[in-house]
Amino acid sequence: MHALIVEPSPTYQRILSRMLQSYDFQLSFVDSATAGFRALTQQRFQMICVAMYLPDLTGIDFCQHVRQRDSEVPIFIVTSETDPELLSSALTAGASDIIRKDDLPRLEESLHALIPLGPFRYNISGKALYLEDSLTVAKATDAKLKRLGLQMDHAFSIQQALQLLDNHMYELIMTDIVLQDNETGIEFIQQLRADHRFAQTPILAVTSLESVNRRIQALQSGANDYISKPVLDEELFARINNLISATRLVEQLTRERQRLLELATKDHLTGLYNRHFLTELAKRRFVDANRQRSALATLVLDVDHFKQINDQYGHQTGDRVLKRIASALQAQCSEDEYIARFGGEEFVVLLTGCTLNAASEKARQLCKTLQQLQPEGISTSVSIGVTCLSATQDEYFDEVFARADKALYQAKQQGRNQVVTLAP
Ligand SMILES: Nc1nc2c(ncn2[C@@H]2O[C@H](COP(=O)(O)OP(=O)(O)OP(=O)(O)O)[C@@H](O)[C@H]2O)c(=O)[nH]1
Repeated sequence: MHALIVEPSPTYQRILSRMLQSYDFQLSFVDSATAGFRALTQQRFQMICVAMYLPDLTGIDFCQHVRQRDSEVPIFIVTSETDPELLSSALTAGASDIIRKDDLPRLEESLHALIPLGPFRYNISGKALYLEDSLTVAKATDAKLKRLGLQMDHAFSIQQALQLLDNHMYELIMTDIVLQDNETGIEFIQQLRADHRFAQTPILAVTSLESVNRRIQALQSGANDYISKPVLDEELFARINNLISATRLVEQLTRERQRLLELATKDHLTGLYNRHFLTELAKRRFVDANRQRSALATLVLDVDHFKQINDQYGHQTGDRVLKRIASALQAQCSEDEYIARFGGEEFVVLLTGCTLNAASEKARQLCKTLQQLQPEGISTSVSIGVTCLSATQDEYFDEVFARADKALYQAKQQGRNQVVTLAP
């Protein structure tokens, strides 16, 4: 794209040049209206900036002359002038906007609003896949998408499209509906939507204007939007921009939700579940286990003499020891064995469907593993209290936890580095 700067001041020429360099403009500088008119006869410009006072004409006159030949090109008058009457006559003469010299960043805002195309208007990048059996249409679309900031891969058939999808990430999938060899875009959309990898990828169906049924079918099959042929550039760009922006927003919200969920359920130091999460989960598991009379065991595990580790090696080393113990615990437990850091150097493991004997055995293994661990080269051990839900009467987490805690206390009393099991 080309921009013409009609500005007699070399200083402002430099300022504007710096401002516009991040845009995809080739800049031409002239210092008079006459030179500006000459440039306009030699080259088509997509944007003009003109100063209010030129050696030969005013910016307003310049604007008026240009408008006689070109009603489209955005013209910005860049001036320190504040006289409202003069500014208003500049707009009447056809200026798209007036940019005060002490508020030049406004030029960027105006550019975003006025220039119909370009990466600064649509903040899009990445790749699109287009399933289209006509090479001519595909090539024309490729050129359009490039202007929008998207690279396009082209597939002639569903099979070819699926192969590309196996090997590349796409921000957008476009498909023609009527394809060669009795294939249809509808089938392609259905296949995409049946594959969880493409569940969130926006799909734009390209249909012929008259085929209302096909458009409906495309949407029902999972296309997010459609565009009718002959495709209007601005409509295509706006639809693609909407699809990609909406998808990015959903992705952003999903990430944010995940982050909030982590914050609410995980212990920040170890990444294990936190006390609140495990307590809430345990409440539900105990209700279920009572109802089904199924086994449910609880382990309470405490690092021995942890205060000494802190005192001797410092709090930060203490933290690393806790992290190391936490990851060793995680490595020893399956996904449905829930481990939480209950506070300080105390951990709780909830073992659903686990009998007292099995839980004791598990605790002994953990005790042994953690004794051998030597986190940060420091000899550590743990004491573990074990109990389980009564097989004959309803019990709730608080009661069972208190019994496991009592068992832990006994383990500490009996010399630490051991497991004590208390039956209900
Ligand atoms: N580094 C570190 N230390 C912690 C953290 N939370 C609690 N502690 C420390 O853990 C220590 C627990 O000490 P105590 O409750 O006296 O227990 P202990 O020294 O492990 O002794 P026993 O449990 O009787 O074997 C205290 O010094 C706490 O400051 C933490 O997040 N990081």
